[in-house]
Amino acid sequence: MSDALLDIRDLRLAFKGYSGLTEVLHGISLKVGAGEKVALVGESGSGKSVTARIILGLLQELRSAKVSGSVFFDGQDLEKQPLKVRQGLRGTSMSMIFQDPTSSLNPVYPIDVQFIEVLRRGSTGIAEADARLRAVSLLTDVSIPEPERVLASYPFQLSGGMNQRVMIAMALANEPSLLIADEPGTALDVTVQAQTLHLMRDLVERRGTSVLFISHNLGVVREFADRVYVIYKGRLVEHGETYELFHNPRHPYTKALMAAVPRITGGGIPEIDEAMDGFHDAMIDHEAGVSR
Ligand SMILES: Nc1ncnc2c1ncn2[C@@H]1O[C@H](COP(=O)(O)OP(=O)(O)OP(=O)(O)O)[C@@H](O)[C@H]1O
Repeated sequence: MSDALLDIRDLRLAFKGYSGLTEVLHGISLKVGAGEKVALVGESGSGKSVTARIILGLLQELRSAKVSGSVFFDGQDLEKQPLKVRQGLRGTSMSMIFQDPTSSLNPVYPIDVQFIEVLRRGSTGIAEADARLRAVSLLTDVSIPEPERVLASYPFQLSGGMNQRVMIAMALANEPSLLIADEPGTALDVTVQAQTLHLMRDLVERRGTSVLFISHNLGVVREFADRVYVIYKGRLVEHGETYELFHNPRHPYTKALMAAVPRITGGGIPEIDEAMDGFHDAMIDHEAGVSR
C-alpha cells in the first residue's frame, strides 16, 4: 500500500529486437501525491514518454516490451490488474495530454463526436444532449469562445492552440485524479505554449488534479511543478522540491540542464557521462530511501 496517488517502484523496461534486449529504463521510482504537480525532466530519449506509457499500461500491450517493477495507483498495484481494468482507467481516472494534439485527435471526425465518446467512457449511457451540454461547459472552462462552433469543427479547421485547449478539456472531462501531460504545447509557438500551460495549471489547481508533467525544458518546469525528478539515460539522477532543486542542484546533469539549453540529440552529453562515473553511485546513496 502507498499513501501517494501514484507510486512507481523500480520500473525497468527493455525492448526486444533483432540484436537482443535494449535496456531503456534501469529502475525508476517516483511518487505523485494527491493534488501534487510533479515534473519528470530529461533530454530526448531519456525515457520520459515510455514511463508515461507504462503508467497508462500502453507499453505492456507491446510484445517487444519487457516491463518489470510496480505501478501503484490509488493503492492498487496496476501491474497485477487484468488488462481490462487498466484500459478502464484510461481517460477516466487517469488521462494524458500529448505534445501534439494531432496525434490524439482523429482528423476524420468532428470534435463533438470525439468529445461525446470521451464523456461516454466516464459515464456510460449519458444522453447525447447532456454530453453536448457538458462539452460546451468544459470548452468554456478552457476559455474557448463559441464552443458550439468548435464542437462542429474538424481538428484541421482549428488552430494548434485551439486544438490543444480541446485536448485539455477532453483530458479533464471525466475528472481524472491523475493527468499525465507530455510536453504539452511544445508543438506550438512560445506565447501560445505559455498561455496553454497557465491555463492548465489553473484548471488542475482548481480541481485538485495530480499531474505528472513531462518535459525537456527546466524553465517550463520551474513555472509549473511542485517537485521535480531529473532523468538521464533511463535513470533518475536527482529529485527534490522545485525551489530547492533550482537553488541547490547537486547532480552535474541537472546543472547542465540549467546552464544551457540541453543538446536534444538523445545521444547523451559526453562531459556528463564522464562526470557521472562515480557520481551516480554517490547520488543514489544520498537519495536512498527517497528515490529507491
Ligand atoms: N516501441 C519502441 N521500440 C523500441 N525502442 C523504443 C520504443 N519506444 C521508445 N523506444 C526507445 O526508448 C528510449 C526512450 O524513449 P522515450 O520516448 O521515452 O524518450 P523521451 O525521453 O520521452 O524523449 P522525447 O522527449 O524525444 O519524447 C529511446 O531510446 C527510444 O528510442
